[in-house]
Amino acid sequence: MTLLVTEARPDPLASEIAVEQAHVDLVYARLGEATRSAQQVATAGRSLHSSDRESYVREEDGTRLYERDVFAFQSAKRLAVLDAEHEGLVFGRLDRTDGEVRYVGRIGVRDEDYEPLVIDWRAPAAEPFYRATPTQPMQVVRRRVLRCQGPTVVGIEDDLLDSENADGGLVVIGEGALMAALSRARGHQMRDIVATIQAEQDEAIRAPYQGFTLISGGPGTGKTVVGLHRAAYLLYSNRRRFESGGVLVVGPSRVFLNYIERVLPSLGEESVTLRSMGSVPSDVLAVTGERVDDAPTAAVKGSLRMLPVLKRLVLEPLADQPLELRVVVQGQVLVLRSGQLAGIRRDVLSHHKLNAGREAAEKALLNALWRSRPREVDMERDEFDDVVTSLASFTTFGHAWWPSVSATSALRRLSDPALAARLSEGSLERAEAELLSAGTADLDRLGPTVADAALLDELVHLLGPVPAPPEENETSLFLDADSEYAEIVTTADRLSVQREVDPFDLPHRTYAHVLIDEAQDVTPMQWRMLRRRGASASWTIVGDGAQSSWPDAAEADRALREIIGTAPVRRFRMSTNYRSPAEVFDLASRVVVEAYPEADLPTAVRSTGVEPLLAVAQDLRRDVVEQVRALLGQVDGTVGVVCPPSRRDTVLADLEGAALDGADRIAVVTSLESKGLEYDGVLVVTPDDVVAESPGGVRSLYVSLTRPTQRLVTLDEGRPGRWRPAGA
Ligand SMILES: Nc1ncnc2c1ncn2[C@@H]1O[C@H](COP(=O)(O)OP(=O)(O)OP(=O)(O)O)[C@@H](O)[C@H]1O
Repeated sequence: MTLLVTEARPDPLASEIAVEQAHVDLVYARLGEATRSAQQVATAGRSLHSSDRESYVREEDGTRLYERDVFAFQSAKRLAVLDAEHEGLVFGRLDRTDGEVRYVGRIGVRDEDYEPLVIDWRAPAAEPFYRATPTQPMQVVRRRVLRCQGPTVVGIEDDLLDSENADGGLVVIGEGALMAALSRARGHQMRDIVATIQAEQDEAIRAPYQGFTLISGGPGTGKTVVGLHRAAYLLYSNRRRFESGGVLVVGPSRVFLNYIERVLPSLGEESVTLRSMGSVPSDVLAVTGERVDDAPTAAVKGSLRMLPVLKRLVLEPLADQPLELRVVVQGQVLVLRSGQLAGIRRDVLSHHKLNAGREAAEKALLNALWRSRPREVDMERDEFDDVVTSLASFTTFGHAWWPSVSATSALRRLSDPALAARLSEGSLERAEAELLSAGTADLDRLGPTVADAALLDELVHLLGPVPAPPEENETSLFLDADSEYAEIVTTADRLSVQREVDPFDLPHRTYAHVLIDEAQDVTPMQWRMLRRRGASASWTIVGDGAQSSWPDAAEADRALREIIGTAPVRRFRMSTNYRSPAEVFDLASRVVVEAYPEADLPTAVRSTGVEPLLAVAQDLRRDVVEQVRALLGQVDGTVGVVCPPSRRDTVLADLEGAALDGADRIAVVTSLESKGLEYDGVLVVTPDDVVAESPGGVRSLYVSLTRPTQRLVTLDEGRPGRWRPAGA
């Protein structure tokens, strides 16, 4: 760290830290008081409520108690999270030209006179902390970032923004907080960037919520982290709307969610729903999709051309359906033959979803039987209906002919190659239909894939929710001595069970805001699934086309445009790569532009002076271990080993077998799994195979090459790989 001292003092850093520590102590003391008073109020409230009628608390008094102290409760809760994370509550200070000093923190805290001790980073008054620049200082003379461990100030980084208006005694310390933050070693989870958000990022974070906000930019430009800070900002600025309506954040995989899951809690927000793409339909399905299909199968399953196939699948009668209905009324045999039954089925399904159509189907059967009755049947229509519906032959037929069908059992039918081929006619090529049936064969044994999840969601939509068995509806709302429920079940819980079987109810959970990360990989079928969760939501969509794994970019674009429709759209482009050093990014960008000239290439903000090592292995398995060992010695943080899918398990086993020092810093992933993640050191194993085995080809290799924050090593087998750009 260099010290630029504008006025001689014995130890400027120590004395500045002491000044800041005094303020931080004041904030924590105030929060401590608030927490204690909140606890007292809670205890008092509880004892009043539980005492006799004389000291009964009127409801409005209770409400006032609640409102007054909700701040304290919330602050205490957030403080507990921050303590656990060892993150500083206060991280910034602005010295303004008018002499005012503002502190910026993860939450806002006021003193007893309601004067702000710290302002929330999302408040308008904190905006200059992120937006002020030397050319547009926004009345800020000095921006200071405080580095804290819990309540202790351990470092200071300053930016002098307006030297002309700086008071002679102003001390300016450090090289700037951003570089300090970027060169810190990475752990296995993403950290928030609240202290060092850059101006172009801040604009996207604070953009209005309405319509669609599209955030694009190359690798490492902060798209993910900006999206997450935006979610926190929206909750702050429109809490009522978004806390009650819900915010859904969707990322590509569970690994990715584990990586980002700490960011929102560290910003004090815990009410956001995080879902991997395969678990989006967990509101309507008991299973989630975690496996991935091979690239060609994933491409078929993700295409919009699956839609007609699924529609036909839903209309397709079950293989073991009864072929005719035969009932005896007043000694007369009444028969409906397969042609008539098929007509009734088509007619009912044109007005009802299959799982909601049983009643209508029975009515239609009764109508058809009534019309077909011989003259000898002598009864009124009501009596006729009563007689027929009480016949075992009629009810048994109903169960067999119109059973409820679950989405999974419907999709499973496509594993029959003949059926898949027939239903795909005119929509898929023959080879694609074969991939589809082979790709659904393991549904029962291994569970659905990520791509299956969107197909299952579509099927839930087409079939309607499966009604619960009737017994469940008839159980009493109230617990009795024989109740099988061991826990307390509230009336609301029981009513919600009833709600689930309402065939007219929309089964999907919807949200007020939907944030999609790595949007370039969202398939058209997945866009349909996502749209069901945000039919009247505002959206933030984050992605980079050059990192896409989806082969048909035009089809995915059309699907997205369809979702946007005529809604307002605002676009932000992130232009700086904060992750990879210039040396690494230069190589990666040369690789991508050869195949994808329109790639949006950001400018790397850092340089380490260390060129990537492009190695050739004679003994690949041994050399992988040796290169990882070397990287563990060269970087302090994580080491990512990015493999083609076919080599992943061997590499993992070899590294486990080697039991290297620092093994807990290693992660072995496929290029698809490495989406959105980063490691201090990265080894890309056999890049040519990464290209060959990944749906995105060279674009997937580009993703792999842009994961390092410090060092990149590639390992070809036998001879230099074809992937290398000219001159590398
Ligand atoms: N303003 C900032 N201050 C400090 N670190 C930052 C800032 N912006 C981004 N970073 C860091 O840069 C890295 C890349 O950010 P992020 O993963 O959000 O980028 P991305 O654009 O989503 O990348 P990719 O497209 O490759 O997934 C992260 O470590 C993030 O914390």
